[in-house]
Amino acid sequence: MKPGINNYSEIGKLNKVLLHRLGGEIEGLVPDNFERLLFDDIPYLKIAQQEHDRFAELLRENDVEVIYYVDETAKALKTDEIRENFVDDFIADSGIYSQEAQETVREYLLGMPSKKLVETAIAGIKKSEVEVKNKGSLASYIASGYPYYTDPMPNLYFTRDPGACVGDGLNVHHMSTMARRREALLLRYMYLYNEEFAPKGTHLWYDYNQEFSIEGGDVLVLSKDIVAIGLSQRTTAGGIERFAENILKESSFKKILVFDIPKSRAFMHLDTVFTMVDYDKFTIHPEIEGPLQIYEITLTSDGKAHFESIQGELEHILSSELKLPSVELIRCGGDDAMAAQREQWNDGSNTLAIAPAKVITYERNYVTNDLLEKKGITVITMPSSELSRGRGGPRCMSCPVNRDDL
Ligand SMILES: NC(=O)NCCC[C@H](N)C(=O)O
Repeated sequence: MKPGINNYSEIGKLNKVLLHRLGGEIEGLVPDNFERLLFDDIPYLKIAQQEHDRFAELLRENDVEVIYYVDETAKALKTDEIRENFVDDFIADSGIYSQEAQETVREYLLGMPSKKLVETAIAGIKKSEVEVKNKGSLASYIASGYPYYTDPMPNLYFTRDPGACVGDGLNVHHMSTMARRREALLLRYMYLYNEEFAPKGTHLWYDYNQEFSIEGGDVLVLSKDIVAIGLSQRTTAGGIERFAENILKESSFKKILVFDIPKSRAFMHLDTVFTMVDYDKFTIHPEIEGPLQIYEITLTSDGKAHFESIQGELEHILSSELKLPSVELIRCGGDDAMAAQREQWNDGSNTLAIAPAKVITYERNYVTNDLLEKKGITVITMPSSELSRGRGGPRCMSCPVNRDDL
């Protein structure tokens, strides 16, 4: 195993993965904030944690080192100065309504040991937890009915999205929605100050404060030469262009393939509708089969981005790009339209490959799982009654940090 971040494929043997075990942030979900916090339902935390623990256990049983957001961020907060900067950045991006409330939150967080500080920042800080003492402004004087000073981060268990390890570097994403913005702040501190996670010299291909949004569910490392990226509801052309310029200049990757997918919540990210399970096999949501608009980005000899439009069937484009005689697209739900819709809703095409032809999936998507097995894929299933309510599957719930090269 190579040290540090090493991620040159979607399917190489997984060695190390970053997860987040759901916590108190899930209890902050109520029907009133579903839309803003990007949920459709409330997972039952106790069972969701058990399911998540099983996910981690399956990974460990398969010789994968599991690391967690809370621990890795806490390790980064190793001096008073870093802790203070983190809390200031967190407050600045939390939209706290008054100066007095900001000071209260600052003092409250800085009074905690680092691990508790990170857990509290993720869970959200309720007004019932700590009172603003000095109510010197109208905003802090008027009691608003809103329960939080700082919102919870219930989507953090989808660790795929706030960042992406690509090659020997990392993206820290500018998230598309305020609801998820601060998740990437945790990763930024890990990158800056946790050398066990990101050893000195680790490239940064995209940073938190860059202007345009990118989310990790759209980033797929197709091969050691090609990164595929979804132009989606969450990932913008501007973000893709900056990422492409940085990575193509500073790494051994030669090409970025941009998949223009529908801009709707059902298609949220590229990995909601398309994942790689073997050298020549992919899962796919039937609705993106057929001709797809793809753009290719390469670098000219004078270091400028060059764009080209590629037309054609996805299968042909993939086989030609991967230099394979053919590739197979495995439909979520097979040919049964109702199974396809049901299993797509529960992230049936969102597989996490832990080695070539070996994937972790949700056990509830049995039609797609059977189909994958018939195609020669080893399918390891995990319980998913509660986790699936957040609208993401095993790929969304994992950020691979290190894989063996193919
Ligand atoms: N890569 C993914 O598709 N992640 C799933 C994210 C679900 C989350 N509720 C969201 O809307 O961002």
